[in-house]
Amino acid sequence: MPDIATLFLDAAPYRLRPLLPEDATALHNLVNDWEVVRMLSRLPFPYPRDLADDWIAATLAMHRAKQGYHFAILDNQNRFMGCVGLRVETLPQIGRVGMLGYWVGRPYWKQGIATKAATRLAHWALANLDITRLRATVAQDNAASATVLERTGFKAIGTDRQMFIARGTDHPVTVYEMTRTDINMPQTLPATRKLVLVSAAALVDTEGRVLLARRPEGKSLAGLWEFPGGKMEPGESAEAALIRELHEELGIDVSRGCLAPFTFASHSYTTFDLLMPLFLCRRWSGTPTGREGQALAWVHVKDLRDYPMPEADLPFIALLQETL
Ligand SMILES: Nc1nc2c([nH]c(=O)n2[C@H]2C[C@H](O)[C@@H](COP(=O)(O)OP(=O)(O)OP(=O)(O)O)O2)c(=O)[nH]1
Ligand SMILES: [Mg+2]
Repeated sequence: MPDIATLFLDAAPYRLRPLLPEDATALHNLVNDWEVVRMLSRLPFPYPRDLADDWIAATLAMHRAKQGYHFAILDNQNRFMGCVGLRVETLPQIGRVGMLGYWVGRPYWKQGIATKAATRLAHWALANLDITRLRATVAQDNAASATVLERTGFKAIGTDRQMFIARGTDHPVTVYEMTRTDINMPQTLPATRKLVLVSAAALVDTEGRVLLARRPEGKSLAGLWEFPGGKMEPGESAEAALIRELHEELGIDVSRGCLAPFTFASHSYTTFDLLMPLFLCRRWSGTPTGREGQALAWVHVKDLRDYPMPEADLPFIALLQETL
């Protein structure tokens, strides 16, 4: 996890950077506005100046403890426009959830700023944090914010009531969720449904552990753990594609004779059908390294369920546990 001082997220044409003590005045000027505060459940109105300092200090402490990630939304002249952030909470049955929140100052409304900032933070968080999903709640009289969440990829899952401190009363809210399968990369959405052929390997080391790679931010299903491999090019065999992908993604060399066909996945995702042979491979040369910035993990088969995987891979788990 990058250090807080270096954690900048690009949300072109905007930028997200961790809140700093010197943001307090600008933050206070924008947030101490009834139209902003009445939509934020935990903020008082009027919003005292000291609270801005206290809040910024609290966000730095949360970040250090890996309990929260709160950013200033800046324009290309480093003007402070609002905040976007998340707190990590552990919910019964569901596990660790990132609770997303944001606000934009009134001069900056209706420009799509919250959507860009929330989308970037959501994609970053699902790709990099140990969370099962994101959640957000929206007051039911806040149509603009519901639109932001829907454009970001959140889906409404129910309703609740929440205390809104500035309004002095509780108020109905819609609860939204976003999971790793809700990340749609626009450039990978085909115009018509198609069959995608992917070749993948379970690399097995001398201790019987299997190599998993975490799909990096920017790819579909980012944050999920997969078997290294990739799409077959037209005319390419499954073995040739896999040898090429293992070299590109991990920097290792594998020969055809070391790829043993093991099983295959056939799965319908919402936008495409996946057909993916899985090979077992126990011999390669070189040390696997994440050459595309992806995290790697050598995992005992008994622990495979601790790593969230794409739906297509779930049937592999029991088969590998029986075999290895
Ligand atoms: N490599 C791999 N892909 C998987 C697994 N499970 C699964 O659903 N997939 C899906 C995710 C993607 O839609 C597709 C693989 O595409 P990819 O994006 O990794 O393809 P690639 O390595 O060729 O990368 P790119 O150049 O297209 O970005 O298969 C898996 O275990 N390994
Ligand atoms: Mg790949």
